[in-house]
Amino acid sequence: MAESENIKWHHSKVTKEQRRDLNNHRSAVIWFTGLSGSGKSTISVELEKELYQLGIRTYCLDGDNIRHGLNKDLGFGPDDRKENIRRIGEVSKLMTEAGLVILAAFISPYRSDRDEIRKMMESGEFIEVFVDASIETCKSRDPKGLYKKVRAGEITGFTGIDAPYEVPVNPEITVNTDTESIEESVQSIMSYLKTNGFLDND
Ligand SMILES: Nc1ncnc2c1ncn2[C@@H]1O[C@H](COP(=O)(O)OS(=O)(=O)O)[C@@H](OP(=O)(O)O)[C@H]1O
Ligand SMILES: Nc1ncnc2c1ncn2[C@@H]1O[C@H](COP(=O)(O)OP(=O)(O)O)[C@@H](O)[C@H]1O
Repeated sequence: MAESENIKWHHSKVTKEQRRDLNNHRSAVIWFTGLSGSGKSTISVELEKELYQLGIRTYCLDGDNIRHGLNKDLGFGPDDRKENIRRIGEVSKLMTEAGLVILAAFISPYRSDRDEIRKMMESGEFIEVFVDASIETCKSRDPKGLYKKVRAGEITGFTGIDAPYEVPVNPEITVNTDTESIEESVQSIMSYLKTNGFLDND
């Protein structure tokens, strides 16, 4: 018997649309993907500050934070990374139903895992942001000293070194942090959000 056979969906009397109306803005997940050190966390934190100042209700989900709690049972093998992203996708969907703009910053190295989340969401609700930076740039930034540990042989299976990263094929937005400043990347995402009616709460 399928596990879900004895489980019934309960419908709320308040809809996603009503929650959005109350907030006065659309909800969605802005999904940052890229190598470790590419700038996902830095850009998402700056973007959230800017959105907050415009009265947009937001929440940041970040790899390191989620792996301290919800996903602390998961490691970095392919299956665990897949499960990590699946759970975050479900959480992002719930929070989008709640009417929020989610900023999710995860390496999310597998294209199929990211595409699964896109499929779960309604059209326009999944905004994939490819945070593009060369592995050389990421190594030289090394904000957490992890690339140094990889060189010392203390970490294996590290994304971009001896574990894969699959570049997005058709992301809504690409920011190149080799060449752009943090502010330029934030403004390019803001510009997408403005053009697509996410900031229409005035
Ligand atoms: N082996 C290996 N490969 C990649 N990253 C590693 C690894 N081990 C630890 N870390 C640290 O974990 C952070 C990535 O977690 P994520 O949940 O975003 O990873 S994933 O999406 O499941 O691939 C990542 O954070 P960011 O640097 O912010 O990307 C690293 O700090
Ligand atoms: N143009 C840029 N965009 C984003 N981060 C930058 C940029 N230039 C330098 N950095 C620095 O690179 C590091 C990126 O680290 P982080 O945001 O933690 O990356 P990730 O979350 O992708 O692992 C930070 O120390 C940040 O200050």
